[in-house]
Amino acid sequence: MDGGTGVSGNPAGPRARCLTIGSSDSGGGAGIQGDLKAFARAGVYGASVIVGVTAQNTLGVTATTSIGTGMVGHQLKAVLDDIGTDGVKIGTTWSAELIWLLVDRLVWLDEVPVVLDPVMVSAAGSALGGDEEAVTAVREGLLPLTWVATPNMTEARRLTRLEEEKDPAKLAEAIVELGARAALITDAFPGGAGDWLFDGERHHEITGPRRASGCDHGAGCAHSALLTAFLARGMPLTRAARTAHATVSLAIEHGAADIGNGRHPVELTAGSLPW
Ligand SMILES: Nc1ncnc2c1ncn2[C@@H]1O[C@H](COP(=O)(O)OP(=O)(O)OP(=O)(O)O)[C@@H](O)[C@H]1O
Ligand SMILES: Cc1ncc(CO)c(N)n1
Repeated sequence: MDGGTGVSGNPAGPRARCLTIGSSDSGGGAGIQGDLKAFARAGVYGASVIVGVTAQNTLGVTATTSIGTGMVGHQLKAVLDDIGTDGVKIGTTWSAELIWLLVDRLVWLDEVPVVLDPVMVSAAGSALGGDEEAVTAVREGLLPLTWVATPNMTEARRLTRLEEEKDPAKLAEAIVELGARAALITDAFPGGAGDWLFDGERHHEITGPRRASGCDHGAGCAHSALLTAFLARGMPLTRAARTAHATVSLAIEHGAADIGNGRHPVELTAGSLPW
């Protein structure tokens, strides 16, 4: 019973656990740090596997390094052997070698939602991985394991190699054709705000007001982490996608305008979540 909320997780039962696989943002707004804040806000336990480190603030990224695949493998084993997970979010995927390691490990997860937010550039425009070999590995290895891919329009064009495509519906269908169960294209409406969801059968437009607070650093990370947490808690996909957008939209509107001198971070404290 979900008490009419559409959420089947038992509030008195064991807490849902989510794992984020991504990179550190020293500024605390995006990446692993943003994901863990979003997990906490959504009421799930958060674990993390760090695959890279960025020197970053609200103005941009000044240096990056990736973590060796051996250490990534140790982290995955440590989390999965003991804590386990009810949802996985994948963010920055630096190299083909790292991606194939993730495929090798995640293929054994049984019926656990996997959300892929294929980060290639930050909100401030800095490059965060994603060379051609890595894009091929995402297409051939990760997308077939993915429940929901959440690229923005630019990332969707790169993933599908439909560089001129402007229609989010076509891009979403192409991503599902590549193997993902569903595609949720973020910020899909020029001039408006909202996302385009193709659930594998039907298209859904998720729209809302466009916020102009200047606080959107970490919006994409918060969005995909919330989506992962909602799915881990048993929320149906369309409702999870709508709730994630609405929550992030408020987090932009009521963002951390006092933090940093560039694109300020989102602040996930506003609004109420459905539990
Ligand atoms: N100005 C805005 N007003 C309202 N909602 C927004 C705005 N910008 C983005 N969003 C919403 O925020 C969520 C994240 O989308 P976005 O496209 O910013 O992710 P992204 O490009 O992956 O971000 P990032 O660069 O942080 O990874 C989506 O639900 C999107 O609709
Ligand atoms: C580490 C990291 N991951 C993801 C993003 C996406 O915004 C970012 N800016 N930094």
